[in-house]
Amino acid sequence: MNADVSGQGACALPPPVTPPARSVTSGAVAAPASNEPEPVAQPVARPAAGPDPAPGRGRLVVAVALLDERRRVLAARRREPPAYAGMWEFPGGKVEPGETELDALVRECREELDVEIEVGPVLGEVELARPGWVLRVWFGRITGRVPRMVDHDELRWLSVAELYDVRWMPADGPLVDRLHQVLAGSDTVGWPAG
Ligand SMILES: Nc1nc2c([nH]c(=O)n2[C@H]2C[C@H](O)[C@@H](COP(=O)(O)OP(=O)(O)OP(=O)(O)O)O2)c(=O)[nH]1
Repeated sequence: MNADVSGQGACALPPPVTPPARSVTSGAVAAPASNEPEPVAQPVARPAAGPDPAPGRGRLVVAVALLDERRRVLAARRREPPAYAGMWEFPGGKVEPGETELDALVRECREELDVEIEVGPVLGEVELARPGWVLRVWFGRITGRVPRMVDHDELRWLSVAELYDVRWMPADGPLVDRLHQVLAGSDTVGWPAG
């Protein structure tokens, strides 16, 4: 793990929000200028995950762009399944039956990073390669403990200039683009401040 993953952020967050019904932002924003190859949404091998508990009805995956007081985002490198190993993601996971989205987000951060979080506005959502699966990502910040690697094999706090330095999960491209717009201050979203 990188030594610098404390992330005890001082970002002021608005109260937790209820996510919009369905606002797929995939591909809805312009890509920022970058010398790095842009992550492009493309078909990916289906991961060797467990069975979908609601076959044919899709699945919601929730994740969080955790920001620190320097407006860096915490990226986590997957170590499994093999098709995704080495790719970077926003911490999170599948919403379990009977669980609210935000409860799932808090649980996943405890399980994957051993941290407590505060959840802010929705960053956006994209459709995943698996039919009916959606990834919804919020802004958030760490309110308790220091991230440690439980599920991942590397954690990095990425500045806006470093956002494209890692190979994100293919579906995450539009979300990373939108995050870049927000952090670079060229987006109209009024959060995070500063
Ligand atoms: N957490 C997260 N998942 C992502 C991102 N991008 C992306 O395509 N995914 C996909 C990969 C997986 O198909 C799915 C999340 O599955 P997962 O295996 O991480 O979920 P989980 O933590 O509930 O895992 P498990 O308990 O079932 O093992 O969403 C991302 O940025 N963050």
